[in-house]
Amino acid sequence: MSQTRAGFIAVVGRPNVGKSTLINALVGARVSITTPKPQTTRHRILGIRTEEAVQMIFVDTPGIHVGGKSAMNRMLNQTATDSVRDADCVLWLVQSGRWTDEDAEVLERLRGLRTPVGLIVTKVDLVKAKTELMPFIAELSQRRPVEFVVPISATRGSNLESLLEELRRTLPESPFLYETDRVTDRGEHFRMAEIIREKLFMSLEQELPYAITVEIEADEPMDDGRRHVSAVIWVARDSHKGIVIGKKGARLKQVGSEARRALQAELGQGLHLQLWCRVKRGWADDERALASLGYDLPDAQ
Ligand SMILES: Nc1nc2c(ncn2[C@@H]2O[C@H](COP(=O)(O)OP(=O)(O)OP(=O)(O)O)[C@@H](O)[C@H]2O)c(=O)[nH]1
Repeated sequence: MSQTRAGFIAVVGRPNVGKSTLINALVGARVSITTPKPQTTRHRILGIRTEEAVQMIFVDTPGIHVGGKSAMNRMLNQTATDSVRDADCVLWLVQSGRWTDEDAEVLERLRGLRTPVGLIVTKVDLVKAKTELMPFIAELSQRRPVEFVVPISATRGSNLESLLEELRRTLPESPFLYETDRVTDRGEHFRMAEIIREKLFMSLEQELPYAITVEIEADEPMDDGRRHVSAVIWVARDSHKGIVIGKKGARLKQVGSEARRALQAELGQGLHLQLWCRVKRGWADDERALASLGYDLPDAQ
């Protein structure tokens, strides 16, 4: 019998570099929300891709945030560091032609790591002169030795097969670690809450995005075959509540109808969605409040 391979692949990179988009493209399902705003990924999410002989388990890490002092930022950084340490392979994402202080901070976290690291140069579709890519890649490879380099565009699907080929070679021989039909380890309510959060983030302009979280409070079958879902949007301040609700409730209404459509498409079922906005004061600074909302907390403080 031929041997199977399986393992954990940590996807690291600064906020907005394209981690969630890449995982969703490789897994072929929306396991992680993507928005143009940084810091949308808060949880350690597994996206699972099972092929005939290889199971790839992607760990979508929160972007590593420089200089963050709140409990929220410490938690995000610790989660990212743990994911890297426990992985069989690390994908280090850097956006084409763009090296920032945050990328330097991510690189710092990879220093001394024995796990094989592959450099993934993202968003190559944004680079007009492709000749500029080679010197950029050469410069990055000098900053850290890597096992392989793959330039990709996750939105266009370019070069993803080359990346998969590298992963098939890199992962260790192992039995599969999850059932073959699983695409994520997260439950349905988590994914539903993420879709609502995504619609809300898209609707808010520059305002407050990351002091918000969404919790599914009720989910019941209705007589007409639809599902009744009630979700709470938690904010940290009274003033934030006004922003989320909008003038005469306009924003909440718009977010509600967009989220309902997206959820119906995802679940393949009719839905009656009710959204509430409530205040939990200072929750981004309060570790107990974070834990009560289901966030992973660092092992040691
Ligand atoms: N043009 C282009 N845009 C991309 C590509 N990949 C991702 N993006 C866009 O970049 C933005 C950020 O992508 P995400 O996948 O959410 O980034 P992330 O690294 O997971 O971000 P955090 O959750 O903040 O850590 C989104 O608007 C994506 O559509 C790509 O290959 N090409």
